[in-house]
Amino acid sequence: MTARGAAGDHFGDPGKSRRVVIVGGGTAGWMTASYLAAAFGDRIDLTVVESAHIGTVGVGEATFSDIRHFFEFLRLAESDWMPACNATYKLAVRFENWREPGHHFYHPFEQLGSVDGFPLSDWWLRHPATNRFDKDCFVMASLCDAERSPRYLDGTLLDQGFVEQDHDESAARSTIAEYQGVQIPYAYHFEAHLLATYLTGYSTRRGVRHIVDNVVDVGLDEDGFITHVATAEHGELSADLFVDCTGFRALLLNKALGEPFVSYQDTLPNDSAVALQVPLDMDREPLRPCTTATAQEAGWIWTIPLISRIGTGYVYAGDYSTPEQAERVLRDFVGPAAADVPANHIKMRIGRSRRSWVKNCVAVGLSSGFVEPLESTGIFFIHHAIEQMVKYFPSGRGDELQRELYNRSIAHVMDGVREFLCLHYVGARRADNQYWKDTKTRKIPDALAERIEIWKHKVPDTESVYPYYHGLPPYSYNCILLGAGGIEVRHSPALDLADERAALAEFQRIRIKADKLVQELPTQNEYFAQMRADTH
Ligand SMILES: Cc1cc2nc3c(=O)[nH]c(=O)nc-3n(C[C@H](O)[C@H](O)[C@H](O)COP(=O)(O)OP(=O)(O)OC[C@H]3O[C@@H](n4cnc5c(N)ncnc54)[C@H](O)[C@@H]3O)c2cc1C
Ligand SMILES: N[C@@H](Cc1c[nH]c2cc(Cl)ccc12)C(=O)O
Repeated sequence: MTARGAAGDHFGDPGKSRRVVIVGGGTAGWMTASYLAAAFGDRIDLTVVESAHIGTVGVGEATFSDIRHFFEFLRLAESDWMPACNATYKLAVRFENWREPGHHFYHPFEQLGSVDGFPLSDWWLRHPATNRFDKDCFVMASLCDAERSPRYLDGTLLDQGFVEQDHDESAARSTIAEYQGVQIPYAYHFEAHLLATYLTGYSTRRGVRHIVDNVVDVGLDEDGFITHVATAEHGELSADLFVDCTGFRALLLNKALGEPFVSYQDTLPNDSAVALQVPLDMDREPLRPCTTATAQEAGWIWTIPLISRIGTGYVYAGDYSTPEQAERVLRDFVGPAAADVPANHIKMRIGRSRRSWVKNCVAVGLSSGFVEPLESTGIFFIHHAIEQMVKYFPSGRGDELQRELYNRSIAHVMDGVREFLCLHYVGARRADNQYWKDTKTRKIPDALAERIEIWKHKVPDTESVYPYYHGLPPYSYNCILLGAGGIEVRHSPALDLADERAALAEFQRIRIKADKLVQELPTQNEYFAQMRADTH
């Protein structure tokens, strides 16, 4: 690291454009570049520098539904980017074997209804129609079981109350945290490296400079602001703002500026993964419209169906399994289809930087923080961070308050998601080996322990979940609590006295609607087979 005089400050100088250097060209780097280009156009001067030698993580293939706002912000339609990224639809996360072998339940993109002021989950505890909470309360669970597409063959979206807007270049754009609309009924699976390539094209066409080189040094001024990053072959790159997208290395924020990392490892012990890209014959194998998370002896395996391949990997705790054991478990799970495919072993840094924005450096992506990908939160964290970056984008150097507000919002999102993930483990009924037994006695955040005591008597609602915005609505907690089945939950006493007819009618309405949709909608295979036939 080198020290020298004051960092060049073009902020607040109307004659000069603001210079932003983004270090790192993974999903975080290119999502940031394209979003900032879409937000500020040529009012800022953007450079992305990425190493040819240091690879990207190369996984990260399932999203939240809110990523729709990201593409809309870039004014990209599904038809623009989905085929280029081998993308498919995701209606839910499917959890297999978390309760007991052979059991599955869904966390769908569908709001939980309520009747007479009580959530349907509460009514279901009082009057379970079947033993499947998810199928009784959400139509999406039936669509996932039947492997349906959310669109009809003519492209029309199923009716779940969400109305697609026509693609309009001048329409106002919304951000995730402020979006109060109807639940978007699906998210996506895609190949992360293809999205990064697609966004590279998007960004460079809009004037973003792309440098392929290694950053070898970081220059600081006497106040600790970054003056420049030094590259091996392209000299020094100076800027007003530096975005650290260097992945788990966190080269600028943690290494150069020394910002400490707050580990979540004590509550979330899964710190390793092994991944495989398995070829898939779409004409013969089902394209499930959901991400599957199958519980295993020391963690869980993700299965993500994409056009022409399946992304799969085992997330496990290094304290309970060696990498060799983990690879064997994964290969046994996948079977012969992966015989010739090399495995990618990844060590994960679980937790968050104490602050993600320090001086003139903001970390986005794995450098800012990460939790295991059980609920596909990685890209959501990036998207949320970029939106907040734009919201608090500096006009000068002394914006300490802006940085503080940004840091609070990032910390809340990550700490909230940490609670949500902990619930999956402490709430899973399975306790058949040491790994799963320990999930019941391991430390969890104090506030979550208190919430669980409440949820035993009153299902999660806005009053009792993590109180700051963190992307997950109360119904998501209901899905995990009632689906994973390890925590005994009671219905509200008032429901013993209430007239249940409207609730029973609502369960019946859901069943009828689900049956009708399963009849009408094509499978996801049929839908994408037709799409491909149309484009070839
Ligand atoms: C096992 C696993 C599964 C995941 N699954 C999901 C999922 O299903 N859904 C989801 O949303 N997210 C998921 N994620 C998270 C997701 O992969 C990441 O959030 C996303 O890829 C962002 O990574 P990144 O861009 O921050 O870092 P990386 O992909 O690591 O990119 C780092 C970049 O920095 C560059 N770099 C590093 N050092 C230097 C240097 N000295 N000079 C120049 N350049 C440098 C590298 O060249 C690279 O371009 C998963 C993550 C893991 C580990
Ligand atoms: N706002 C997020 C949160 C969310 C709501 N339902 C789900 C379901 C799953 Cl599987 C993940 C995330 C979510 C969103 O709508 O994407």
